[in-house]
Amino acid sequence: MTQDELKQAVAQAAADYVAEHAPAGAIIGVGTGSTANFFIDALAALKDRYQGAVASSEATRKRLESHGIAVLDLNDVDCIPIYVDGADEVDAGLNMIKGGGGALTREKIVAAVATTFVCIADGSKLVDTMGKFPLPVEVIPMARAHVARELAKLGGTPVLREGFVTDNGNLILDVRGLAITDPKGLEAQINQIVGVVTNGLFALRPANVLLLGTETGVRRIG
Ligand SMILES: O=C[C@H](O)[C@H](O)[C@H](O)COP(=O)(O)O
Repeated sequence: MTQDELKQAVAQAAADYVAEHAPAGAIIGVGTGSTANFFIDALAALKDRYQGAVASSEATRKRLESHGIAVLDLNDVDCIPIYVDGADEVDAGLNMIKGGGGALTREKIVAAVATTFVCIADGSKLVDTMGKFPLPVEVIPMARAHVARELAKLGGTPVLREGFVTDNGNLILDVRGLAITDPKGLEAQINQIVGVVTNGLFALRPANVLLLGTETGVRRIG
């Protein structure tokens, strides 16, 4: 199977999960990226059953609207039973690195409101220890150099994502070389640096369910 076929399979499995677990009239949280895009396409078949969706990026909002799915402002929403999103890396504890597409902050906000986070990923994303994928850190522009120096003190090598501005008008530093032995501790530590909006570690709020696309079918963990 191609990687896209694996992504499509987990996206459909996530739509089936939503159909089974989210009550009619609910609002569904929707992530960002190529795997989430396949989920949006699968969710379109269920759109009459739900009130609408909350989007974790402008790209996702546009794709949802192109399918005629209503997109709500998170500030008008009390409860999101299920949030479905991809990941750049995920470990057996369902901790993740996210933000390869730069949407980490809005993703973290929607995930914070959601009751259940369903991570969808092809098998290549499951790792023993996270950190091969450079950790994205969203930074207020005027703090870029300060944050880069602080990240270097933690053992990382930050590189500015050239020509990229987040949906929030900020910059991304992609950080290689961090030892992620304590994902929760490192997530909190990086978020303490003045000028950091958030970082792409999702360990303080990990996924609840992982749907992993493999050659032998979709494997569910959690
Ligand atoms: O900012 C982007 C998101 O965190 C994505 O969920 C992540 O990068 C995975 O994307 P993809 O499904 O395209 O591999």
